[in-house]
Amino acid sequence: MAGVNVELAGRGYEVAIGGNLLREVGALARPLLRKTRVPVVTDANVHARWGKALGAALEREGFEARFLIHEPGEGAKSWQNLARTVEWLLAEEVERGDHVIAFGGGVIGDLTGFAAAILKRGCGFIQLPTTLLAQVDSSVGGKTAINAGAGKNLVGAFHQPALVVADTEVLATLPDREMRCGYAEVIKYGILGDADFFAWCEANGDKVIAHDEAALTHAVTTSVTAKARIVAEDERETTGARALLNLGHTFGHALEAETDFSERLLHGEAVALGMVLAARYSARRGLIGNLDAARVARAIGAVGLPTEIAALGIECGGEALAAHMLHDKKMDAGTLPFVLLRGVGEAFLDREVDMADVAAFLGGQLRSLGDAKNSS
Ligand SMILES: NC(=O)c1ccc[n+]([C@@H]2O[C@H](COP(=O)([O-])OP(=O)(O)OC[C@H]3O[C@@H](n4cnc5c(N)ncnc54)[C@H](O)[C@@H]3O)[C@@H](O)[C@H]2O)c1
Ligand SMILES: O=C(O)C(=O)C[C@@H](O)[C@H](O)[C@H](O)COP(=O)(O)O
Ligand SMILES: [Zn+2]
Repeated sequence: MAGVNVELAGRGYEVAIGGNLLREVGALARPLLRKTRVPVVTDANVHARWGKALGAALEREGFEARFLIHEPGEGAKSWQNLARTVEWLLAEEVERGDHVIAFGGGVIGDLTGFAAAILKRGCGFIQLPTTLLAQVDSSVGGKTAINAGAGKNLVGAFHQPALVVADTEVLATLPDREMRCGYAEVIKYGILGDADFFAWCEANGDKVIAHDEAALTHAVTTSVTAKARIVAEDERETTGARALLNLGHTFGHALEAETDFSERLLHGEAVALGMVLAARYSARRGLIGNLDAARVARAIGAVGLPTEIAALGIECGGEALAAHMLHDKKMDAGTLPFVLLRGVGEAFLDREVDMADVAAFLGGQLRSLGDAKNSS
């Protein structure tokens, strides 16, 4: 088992990473669990595949799992499900000092974490991430949220988990499409701040998606280490350091909104497209060369992630996509900072981006199956 610590004064926690950790959850979580009954929020897919295993793991240590099961998918990050979760936690008589378990992907983690943040003004929670995306990104760092009519993650709170247990064996039942989505957030750490890790991803991306144990463990551990360092430096995204984790997300969230947060485009796919767009837009601005932008697109496309928004079949133009972005949480006094690249492995926050130029760029990308040539 590998362990990464998220260093936050008085609220630091461990991310345990390894195979077969699910069966040790009762023992790992024991110091946090004060009552026999343990509330577990999950979705129907995770419950069907791994619910019994978690129930048995808790039972072995004398605990009883109590499950709340949501419908799978992004639609679960809703006001309705937030209310359902909070009312259920109240009915379960959860107190501030108790810990709720979020057992699932990023959707369940974000929803449950937000419910825990507001229940009685805040109770504890534990993340048991079951997707690659959740293990490398969403379970760490304490961003919790639901979606609102105006867009993605617009209602939420920073609320750190007390423990994260990432069992890489649980990924065995994850569909390939979801493995690729998680890989988008893995390669993100390379593109934004670690050129060596990006090169490792270029050589090993297919192994990660094929569940090669060594490659998967390296990908998860490197990603969590990078995220833990950034979160410790800028927990609430105030200095600009954490904003770099948003690479590809301003474009990506707009694409998710335009496709109605549906199965047509999953979060990881939107982020993959968003990172290609961020690289091409950086090339258009002369910050990186076309060859670097093409290298980013090639590495993302090599594992079967999408790289061309023209292929999505969305009807809107560049202005409509740019309009979604005005809801971005990074908006500041009328300007929207963008995470752009000075090099592969060197992201920065550009506060001088002209939205009309972004809209024109997106219009071009929507019209043609692009390559680096379309960036200018
Ligand atoms: N809080 C953060 O820092 C952060 C970071 C990245 C993404 N996110 C959010 O995370 C969400 C995406 O998370 P996701 O990609 O994990 O999607 P998800 O939670 O929807 O899970 C993807 C699918 O896989 C299924 N599944 C989960 N684990 C499984 C398993 N082990 N075996 C078989 N099926 C399984 C789920 O039921 C679902 O159908 C988005 O809402 C995104 O905004 C949050
Ligand atoms: O942890 C962060 O910070 C991130 O930005 C991670 C992202 O991968 C994640 O999708 C996050 O939820 C996006 O944040 P938001 O603030 O743009 O909603
Ligand atoms: Zn993300």
